[in-house]
Amino acid sequence: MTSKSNALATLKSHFESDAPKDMRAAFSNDPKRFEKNSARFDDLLFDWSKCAVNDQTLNLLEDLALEKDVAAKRDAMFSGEHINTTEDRAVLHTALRNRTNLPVTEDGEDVMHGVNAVLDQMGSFCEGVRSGEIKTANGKNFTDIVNIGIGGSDLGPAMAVLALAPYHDGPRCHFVSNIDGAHIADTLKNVQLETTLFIVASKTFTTIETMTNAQTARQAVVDALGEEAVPSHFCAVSTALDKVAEFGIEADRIFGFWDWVGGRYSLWGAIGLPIMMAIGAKRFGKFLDGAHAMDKHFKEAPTRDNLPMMLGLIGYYHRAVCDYSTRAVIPYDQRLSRLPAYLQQLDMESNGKSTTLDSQSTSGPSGPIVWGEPGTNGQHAFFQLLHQGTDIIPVEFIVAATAHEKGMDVHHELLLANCFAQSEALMKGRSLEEAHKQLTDKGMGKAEADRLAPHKVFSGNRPSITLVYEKLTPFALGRLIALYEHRVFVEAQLYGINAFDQWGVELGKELATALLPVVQTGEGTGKLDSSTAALVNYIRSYSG
Ligand SMILES: O=P(O)(O)OC[C@H]1O[C@](O)(CO)[C@@H](O)[C@@H]1O
Repeated sequence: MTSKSNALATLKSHFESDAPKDMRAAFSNDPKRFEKNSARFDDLLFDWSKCAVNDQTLNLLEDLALEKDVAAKRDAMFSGEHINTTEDRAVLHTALRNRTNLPVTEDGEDVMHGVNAVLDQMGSFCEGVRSGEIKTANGKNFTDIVNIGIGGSDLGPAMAVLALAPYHDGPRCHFVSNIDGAHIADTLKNVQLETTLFIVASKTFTTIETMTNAQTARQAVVDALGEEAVPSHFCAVSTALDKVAEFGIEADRIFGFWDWVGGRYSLWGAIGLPIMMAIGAKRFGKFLDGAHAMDKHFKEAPTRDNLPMMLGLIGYYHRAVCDYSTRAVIPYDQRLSRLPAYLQQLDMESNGKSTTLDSQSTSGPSGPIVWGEPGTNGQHAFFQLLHQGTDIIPVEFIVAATAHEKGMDVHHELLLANCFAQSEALMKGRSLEEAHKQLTDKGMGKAEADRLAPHKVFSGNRPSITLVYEKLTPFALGRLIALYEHRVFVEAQLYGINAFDQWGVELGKELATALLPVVQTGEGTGKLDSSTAALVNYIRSYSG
């Protein structure tokens, strides 16, 4: 094993000298390259063979994982240790999907009693609403659900409800997050208040966006249906049960969770209420089963076969060793179109840090910028830069082997062909000679081919990984999200940071609170920097 201080340096010099430079050659020299550089967990295949790694790279990465004690830290997380050291909290979102029901203890107490009680409460409520047993204030069935939340109280459920559209047989679901009044106003225009249930989702129940939108929705209900309709049309999800009660929501309509569930890891419990409303309690159970299966795999599989470990190690390699500052996540699945936004919070709010666990500055980079859009749409937008731009951006392709749509095979065949072709093109590229020959073969004169060919060169050797699963079922989605959660965890251990706090969101919130009266009255601009003062004065010149 590499000595402690040298692991990263060794990896860096390996990257410079011994790692594959020519991926076409790497494939043609080793017929087993795919077998050696891929892993499967049931129907979920992870192919990293198009990344510039070889056996030695993987050995060094495995050494690094050992050196950083990733396995021990993983076990500490699952066993309820307070690994979120800056907030002195356990990190137990995995207990929300602990389908074995074996005890999970946090500070000596088995959390599974509470977890199961909330899950049962969610099940009864959702099935009541879905069946029509639970009625509106006027005795009608609910047709629409509006989830009011932001960040982790919005992105996960919104992403999952869209992803699982083929299983959606409950009320229509809408999501309001932005403080911009346009969001709630446009949503309220699209629903009948008389048959709409609002879910106010906020871990802290203090988030200004959510509280403001909730008050606006409440007022709309009061105006349309009367104060007495509020208890029938509102429910809440929070860890701050006292604050929810102050808002006027009935105790049996409050769904709790705990401070050991981070906001961006919370869709497995009460924050998942809209998902359960949409697809029902049974299928929500399958979603949890999928995540639980990934938890078990993460805990038990040896590193080389362990999908979260390998995804984390490859991700770290690209960021910290190769110095690629972003990664693109491209689901070839329209229903996963909110996955990149969801992963942005999961990954960047977790690993976008520059202070280590022992309160020192990180010595190198930490988490990358995560971005993406679904394929094939992205191909007609930013793929130009992925193929020929000056930055190398590792791409993560995500695709299902089979589609839900019947009688539309050609769509899925084209989707798959495009997905695989993109990773092939990124890896293979096209040399100057090949570009030149293509042009002259078409009858172009040499001088014109000399001029045009350089524009048609693709450097190739651009890394991508591909994740393929049979079909986007609730189980497969749960498993995929848990894979990404654990990948973020693995990378955090390699960077030596705490993935579970988010102090970086605080300063902007504090300054917004201080600026609100200045924006409202125009008084106090003298204490601001000249840019902020001028911006305030400018907008005030337009207000009545
Ligand atoms: O659920 P809450 O407490 O309203 O917080 C919403 C989001 O705000 C954040 O705290 C960031 O501002 C996220 O971590 C969280 O998911």
